[in-house]
Amino acid sequence: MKAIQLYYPPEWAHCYGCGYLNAQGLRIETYWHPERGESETRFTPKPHHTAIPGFVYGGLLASLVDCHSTATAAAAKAAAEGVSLEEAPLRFVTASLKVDFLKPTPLGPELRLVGRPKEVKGRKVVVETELYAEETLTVRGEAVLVQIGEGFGRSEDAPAGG
Ligand SMILES: CCCCCCCCCCCCCCCC(=O)SCCNC(=O)CCNC(=O)[C@H](O)C(C)(C)COP(=O)(O)OP(=O)(O)OC[C@H]1O[C@@H](n2cnc3c(N)ncnc32)[C@H](O)[C@@H]1OP(=O)(O)O
Repeated sequence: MKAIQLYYPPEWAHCYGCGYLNAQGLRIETYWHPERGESETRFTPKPHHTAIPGFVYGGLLASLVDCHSTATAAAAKAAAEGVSLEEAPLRFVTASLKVDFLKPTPLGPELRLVGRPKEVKGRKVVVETELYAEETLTVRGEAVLVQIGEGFGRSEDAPAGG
């Protein structure tokens, strides 16, 4: 199975969290499971991702939820439209991101994020994400993602510095 991020065209593959062209980035890989209607990302934080010794920095967890959600949105939209990402590379940016830190997330174990599309409507997809450390649910997120088109970020659409 090919990761959703690997379908992104190169000009949209520089993101710190999920861009395969960002050597300093997290380069997460998300997989879509059509039979479950869910996505999954696995990531093992490094020691420098510490918040307090033994626990993962919340900003990193938010980044994982963020980029996992954009990939989930692309897969969910493709599924809803009955197209493959191969033929229709879809890219979403985050309009809104809510993250609840339910419990401290231990540093060490591989983390598993599970995403479920809650709404797919026009250019907008709402994704719910659960993040597990081993079997413990430690973070829950909800994101609103909006599909961008060719040329986004090359005009006045782009935020300053974006
Ligand atoms: C981005 C950098 C440029 C670089 C260019 C290269 C691109 C390479 C790809 C990079 C991918 C990175 C992926 C990683 C994740 C990020 O880190 S992305 C970076 C952080 N996000 C941003 O910078 C986005 C900044 N915001 C924007 O550009 C615009 O506000 C947006 C998000 C494109 C939306 O604007 P718009 O296209 O005018 O959309 P609009 O028609 O107003 O709304 C569409 C729908 O979304 C809803 N919506 C819009 N905003 C919100 C909101 N805040 N809350 C709730 N709902 C909302 C609307 O209500 C509407 O819903 P419906 O009425 O259809 O139900």
